[in-house]
Amino acid sequence: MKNLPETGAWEDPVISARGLTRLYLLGNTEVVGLDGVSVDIRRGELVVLKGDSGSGKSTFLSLVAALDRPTRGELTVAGYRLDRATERDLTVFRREVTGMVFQNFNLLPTLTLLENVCLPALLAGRPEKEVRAKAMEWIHWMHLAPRTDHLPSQLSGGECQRAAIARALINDPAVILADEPTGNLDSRNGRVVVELLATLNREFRRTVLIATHSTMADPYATVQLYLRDGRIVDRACESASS
Ligand SMILES: Nc1ncnc2c1ncn2[C@@H]1O[C@H](COP(=O)(O)OP(=O)(O)OP(=O)(O)O)[C@@H](O)[C@H]1O
Repeated sequence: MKNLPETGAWEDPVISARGLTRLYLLGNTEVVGLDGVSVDIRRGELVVLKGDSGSGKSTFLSLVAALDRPTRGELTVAGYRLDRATERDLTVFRREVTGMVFQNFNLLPTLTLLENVCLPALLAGRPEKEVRAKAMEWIHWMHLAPRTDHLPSQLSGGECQRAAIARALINDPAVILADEPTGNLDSRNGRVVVELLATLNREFRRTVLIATHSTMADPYATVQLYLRDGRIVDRACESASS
């Protein structure tokens, strides 16, 4: 397992947004997803995104993950200018820079836990032997070794989410994006998942962004961003992070 840092000072923003806007067209109606967000997020932060349903948390994560494109504004993540990037650059970016964790785990049902974890690295063309060895390291780290050959249907929700985090880590991303990662878990498993993300932040120096309605991640947050109607309306920082 690789301990970041990569290039760049820790003080540099790994995510920098200026006037970041995403509008959706529903028929003739324009729906505001994100409304001119400007924010800098430094390397090594654990950012908790808060806000009511529809406030723009998932929209922001999707833009940072390059799963979606902004309508206007600037967005730079780990040196990639995403609002201007070519599709080719975005493919590399998605593979190399971010790892995404979803509320519904998004594991492929016909693949085993190990195969699910390996998949993004195999799709990136990495050698199978090396990928399997790395996947097994993360699987051990997540205490999932006895479940390696199980299908997602044979795993508990907590095990599925830990497998999904291992999959998000397989390409060594600098930024981990988690969209309501505890939403389908009971409080005990939710806490385990949040503690894993916090450990990845602290010990492995990954920048972590968590969008959530839960307060479980609050004790680990170095920054809390509050969104309303597609805008950041408040920001709280832990002095311990600086
Ligand atoms: N594909 C889409 N088409 C149209 N409108 C969308 C689309 N995706 C999001 N929106 C709208 O953009 C706004 C922000 O949605 P977003 O999903 O980012 O909110 P959220 O804060 O993540 O909400 P939740 O907490 O419920 O997940 C909402 O008004 C939503 O209805």
